[in-house]
Amino acid sequence: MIAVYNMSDIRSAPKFSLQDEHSDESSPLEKSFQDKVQVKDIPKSSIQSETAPFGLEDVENSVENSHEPNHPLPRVQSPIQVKDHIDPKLAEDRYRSSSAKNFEPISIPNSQIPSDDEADENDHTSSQSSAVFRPGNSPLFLPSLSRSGLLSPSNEDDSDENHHEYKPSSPSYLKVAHEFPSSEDLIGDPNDPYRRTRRAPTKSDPRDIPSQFIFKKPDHKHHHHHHHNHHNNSSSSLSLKSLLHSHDKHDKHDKHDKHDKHEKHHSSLDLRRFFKSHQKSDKKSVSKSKSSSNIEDDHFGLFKKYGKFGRILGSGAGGSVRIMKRSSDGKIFAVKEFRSRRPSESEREYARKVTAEFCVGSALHHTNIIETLDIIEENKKFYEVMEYAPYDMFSIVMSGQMTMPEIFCCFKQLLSGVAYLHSMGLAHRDLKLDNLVVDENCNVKIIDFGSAVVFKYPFEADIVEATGVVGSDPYLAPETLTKKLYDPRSVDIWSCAIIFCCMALRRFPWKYPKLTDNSFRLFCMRPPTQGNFSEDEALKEIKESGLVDVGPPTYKTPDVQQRASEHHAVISGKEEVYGPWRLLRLLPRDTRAVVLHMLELDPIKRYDVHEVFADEWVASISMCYMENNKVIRSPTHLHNLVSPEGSPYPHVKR
Ligand SMILES: Nc1ncnc2c1ncn2[C@@H]1O[C@H](COP(=O)(O)OP(=O)(O)OP(=O)(O)O)[C@@H](O)[C@H]1O
Repeated sequence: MIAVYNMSDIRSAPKFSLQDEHSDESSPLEKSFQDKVQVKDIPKSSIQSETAPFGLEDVENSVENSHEPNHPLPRVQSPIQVKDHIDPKLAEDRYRSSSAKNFEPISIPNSQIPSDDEADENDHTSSQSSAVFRPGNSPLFLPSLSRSGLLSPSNEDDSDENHHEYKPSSPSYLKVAHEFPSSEDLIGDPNDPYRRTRRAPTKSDPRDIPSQFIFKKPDHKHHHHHHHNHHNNSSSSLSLKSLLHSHDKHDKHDKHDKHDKHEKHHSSLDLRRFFKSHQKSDKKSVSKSKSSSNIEDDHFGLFKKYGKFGRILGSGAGGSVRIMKRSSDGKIFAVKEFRSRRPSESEREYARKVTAEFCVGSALHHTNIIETLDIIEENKKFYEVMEYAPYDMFSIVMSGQMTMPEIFCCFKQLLSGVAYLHSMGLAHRDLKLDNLVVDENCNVKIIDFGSAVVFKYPFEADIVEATGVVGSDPYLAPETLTKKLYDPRSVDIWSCAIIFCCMALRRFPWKYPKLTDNSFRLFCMRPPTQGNFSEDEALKEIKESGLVDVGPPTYKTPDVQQRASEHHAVISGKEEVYGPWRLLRLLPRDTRAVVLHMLELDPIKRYDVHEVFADEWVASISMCYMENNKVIRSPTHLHNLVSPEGSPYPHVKR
């Protein structure tokens, strides 16, 4: 049975137009903001990737900037040299010999892309839609969004009329493709006898280790002192490579962790389940007076350096994150206290896991990735000090105030972060709204590298596949459930598309990527074409493809009576939409091609990040970005910055 949700709240949403927002007369707030930041006036037709604010220059800038004495963020000694990973010169050379330059305009077969006629056929609401697509505004919409994974058959909010501003202009993806050295571009010599795959496996039995390599374990006192005073080197005893080489093992635990999390949350399947419970956290922080003074006694070094702990920002499987205000200059940081060691874990194993998360974080320097500043070990607990971003994507989306150009900007910023991450040989694997925070300059930042994996080591040609069901149900790519080993990059791309759908629709497309999930099953099935349609056959086909998890046989094939039109069939008297069009019809027309390719069931055929950037619509998105420590604001939109519940940061529009 398909649940039907009342969409009246979407349809009665107040109308906004681009003129309202971008009339010549700026609001006082807008004016004062424009005074502060430089707004580059880019002609709309040429909003292209010439201004694409990522790539090598940006990597260089961010690395360079972070060395500047006046850089707002103190520089940490990173255990990885960024340049080890991205040597611009090398990357450029690699690029020249890579396939990136051979990008051709991507043409989507007509059979896969809904025609305009089809869109119009479903565009019952166009007369009510406005220049800016606003998917629901009433707070009443909140619960229906929280009913995850269910698309209403009546949701025919086709927003074709809504974004004529963003008709893609001439393709300039070549430059985009050029700007990112693919991690595959950084290939080593295929005949290198020392390649990972050719090396003998490392001996794991301690008895096999030659005596000259056996060192005395430092006593705890010494160890503590070491971390206390030289925290920047605190992870030096565990080299990043050795830490990250352990990712297979780490994954298994991850899987375990995440399974725990799944179990824990199974009772409610709404969007909120992936949201950190701030209310609960606030209660904790109310009773902080005693506990926090104890903490202060215990964590003298941390406090001396960074000041006092404030309220809890959120907590999850990995630990809890608190605000910390530096007494010297009032600067605010976010400090993650890692979960305590499990009885089943050895101290070394625990240290390895937390330091791996820190190492990944501290190796990354990009506008769209949270800056990790420090790790401090005190009283056997680890604290990761990060830059603080006061707004969060979940609250922003839930506020219902996002305009389409704003959503597009956030999506492209997310993709820029992911492109950078992938260019560094890392994949996140837990991309979701809850893991995106936003700073005062409207920069979207990816957080939480607790599930990240290295898929490529510098100068190694091979891709290291990942394992384990890691991530959050609605954002999971189907192959994580069907394949033991999968390419973690494809998983990130899938999650980005789900995030985009969540932003645009304010609901999940489905709860879980399994055939037992009604919405997902209908999305997966080949749509009816000319001739008869049999749901049984369509189901059989998708089951045989092995691409999706079939789940227990709880599903009873409904009685399919007749084919109504393309993509539609009448099931038990009710007209139903089959195939990807089910989801795509709800999205703005220009966005459909890339979303379709990002939600390709077969990870081999799914777009990679370069192909995503090569999409005409993605290339045409006008995005806010940083250049030489200055915000370059897109002239096409403002950002509604909404801070999480309980935060003293007010809601602002910039
Ligand atoms: N740098 C930051 N700035 C602002 N808020 C942050 C920051 N880092 C984390 N948070 C908040 O704290 C929450 C928990 O952080 P994080 O996701 O890193 O923890 P976790 O325990 O690993 O969570 P998960 O269960 O998702 O793995 C986030 O959802 C976010 O709301």
